[in-house]
Amino acid sequence: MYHVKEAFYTLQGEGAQAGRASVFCRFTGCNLWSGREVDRALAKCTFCDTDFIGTDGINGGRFASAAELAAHLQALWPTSARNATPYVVFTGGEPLLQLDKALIDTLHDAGFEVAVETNGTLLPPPGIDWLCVSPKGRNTLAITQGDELKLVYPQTDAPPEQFSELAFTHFFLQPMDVGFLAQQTDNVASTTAYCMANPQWRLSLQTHKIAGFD
Ligand SMILES: C[S@@+](CC[C@H](N)C(=O)[O-])C[C@H]1O[C@@H](n2cnc3c(N)ncnc32)[C@H](O)[C@@H]1O
Ligand SMILES: Nc1nc2[nH]cc(C(=O)O)c2c(=O)[nH]1
Ligand code: SF4
Ligand SMILES: [Mg+2]
Repeated sequence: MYHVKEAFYTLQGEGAQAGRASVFCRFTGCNLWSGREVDRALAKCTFCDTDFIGTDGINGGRFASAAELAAHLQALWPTSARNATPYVVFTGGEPLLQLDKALIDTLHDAGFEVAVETNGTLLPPPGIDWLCVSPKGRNTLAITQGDELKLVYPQTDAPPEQFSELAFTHFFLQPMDVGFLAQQTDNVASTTAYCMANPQWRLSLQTHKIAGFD
């Protein structure tokens, strides 16, 4: 059984694929936080910007098989976009708690490319076309290679220098969103300064929040 918080058609807002039309599938649950505000301060990941509890979001639900969930996601790719390669982004919560080879294979059979946004603490199933790893504090990485490493910045326990030798194609720093403007301005400024001093790293802004498309 797959548990999905929400699923929707949008543009990828972040990283090297920013601007690309995508079906987002947000799985329920995470291994680094319960998702409850009362648990946030003591969680293994404390700055999450996402509600991933339950299956009550738009197009959310429980899906008994890979075929059922794949058909649900396929229906969100518009027929008007049939000349482009359909693209699905699995996120969460932590998608590697639920994403499996059967679901990836079924989506490939339907013509999709499959992308994943993960905290990197769990091993991925085979067949992922675009793997984005976003390390969290002291939590040990199980994945040390992939397409992009997208680090939320700044994190006291996870400085960029700790990841710069890993085998990723792209390295991004994404300013931490803490929900109030003055701090956001500071985080964007410090991230910009780090990228200018260390050009291996590029700035990733959360463009969906700026443009308001989800
Ligand atoms: C909500 S997470 C879900 C996927 C996975 N659990 C992970 O952490 O990568 C999706 C993306 O949002 C980023 N993110 C989460 N909270 C953020 C925040 N407060 N500011 C900026 N990016 C954030 C994560 O680092 C990750 O790249
Ligand atoms: N548009 C949009 N792009 C995103 N890229 C990563 C996201 C995520 O929450 O995983 C996200 C998201 O929530 N919305
Ligand atoms: S690991 Fe990802 S989903 Fe889990 S709490 Fe952190 S940012 Fe949120
Ligand atoms: Mg998000």
